Amino acid sequence: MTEAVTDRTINGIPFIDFGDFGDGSSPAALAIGRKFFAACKDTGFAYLTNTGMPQAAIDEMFHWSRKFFALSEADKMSAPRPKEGWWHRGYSGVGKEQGSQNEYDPVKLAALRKTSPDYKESFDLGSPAPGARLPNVFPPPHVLPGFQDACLAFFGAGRALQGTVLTALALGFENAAMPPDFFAPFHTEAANQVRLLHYPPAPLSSFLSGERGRVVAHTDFGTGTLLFQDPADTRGGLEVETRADEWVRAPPIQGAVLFNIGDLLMRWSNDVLRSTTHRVTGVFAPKDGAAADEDEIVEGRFSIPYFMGPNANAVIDCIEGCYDPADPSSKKYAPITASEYIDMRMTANYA
Ligand SMILES: O=C(O)CCC(=O)C(=O)O
Ligand SMILES: [Fe+2]
Repeated sequence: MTEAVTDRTINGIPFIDFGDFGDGSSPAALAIGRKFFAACKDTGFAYLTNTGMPQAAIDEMFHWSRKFFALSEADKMSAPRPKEGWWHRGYSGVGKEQGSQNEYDPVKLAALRKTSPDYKESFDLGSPAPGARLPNVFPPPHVLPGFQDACLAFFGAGRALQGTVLTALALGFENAAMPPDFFAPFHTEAANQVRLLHYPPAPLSSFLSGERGRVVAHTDFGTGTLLFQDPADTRGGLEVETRADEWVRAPPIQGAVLFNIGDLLMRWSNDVLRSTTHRVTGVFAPKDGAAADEDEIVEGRFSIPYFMGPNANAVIDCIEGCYDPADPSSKKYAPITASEYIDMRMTANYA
């Protein structure tokens, strides 16, 4: 590990090299934790390299994602997302708002443009443990043999990386009394969600006009997100809002996993850690500085966010060291269980 590698940034997003992290007990691991914590505090996003998660596992999941989304609509709908808004499992088709493409009333169009319907389809899965809060919804095995096993293997690989990331964060905390395994007991249920995302190709003009969008500006809800971007994707689409309210690109980087802090960890840390706003766009700067070609078809995009969440009944109360014990009013938030918080956010989202 050299300073040159760990000091690398792209558009202000730092790279954190986990190559020397090991089991987290060495001075090198402590240094990595401190750097990672600083990134999560300042930027809220970091590119993690040499994480120990095999690139082959990531490539394999993108391979299966491509296969799944290439299925017929009927086959994909053999694993339909349940109607309950909070049951994030199975397949969700390209936005229902598509019908409004044929809206010509200028007032309605203006309103629509503000909302930019998400032009994407997704497949969600979570813990396969018996009794998991949200049972998985997979297609029957004959529809895509091997898909379920591949998804669950990826779920497990991501969970291992989650362990490393949470240990690094605890090590880096400015509260020296925090044990390195502080977060572990809060995450025993693997209340995580893998989301295979596919943004289909579409004319650039439809993104420029606002008729189509990909993902509107948002923050993620949970502890944090590991975002796997497609190594074969040359254009990306993810943008991150800086402290100066500017949008910067967070392009796919071969061999790196993008991490970002979620709202629940921001609250848990009394706003010390930053849950940073981000979005996915289909509008790109023209290649080679050429004028925008509105007839151009923007290529499809695949990405895989891995949302990490605490156990449903975990009580999220301000982490020691993030407030002044002599001044109770310095604690900005009351204790809340993870499920109360997530349900509150979901309800707001669906209102
Ligand atoms: O597709 C991406 O790169 C990011 C998607 C995202 O931010 C999300 O699903 O929360
Ligand atoms: Fe997100």
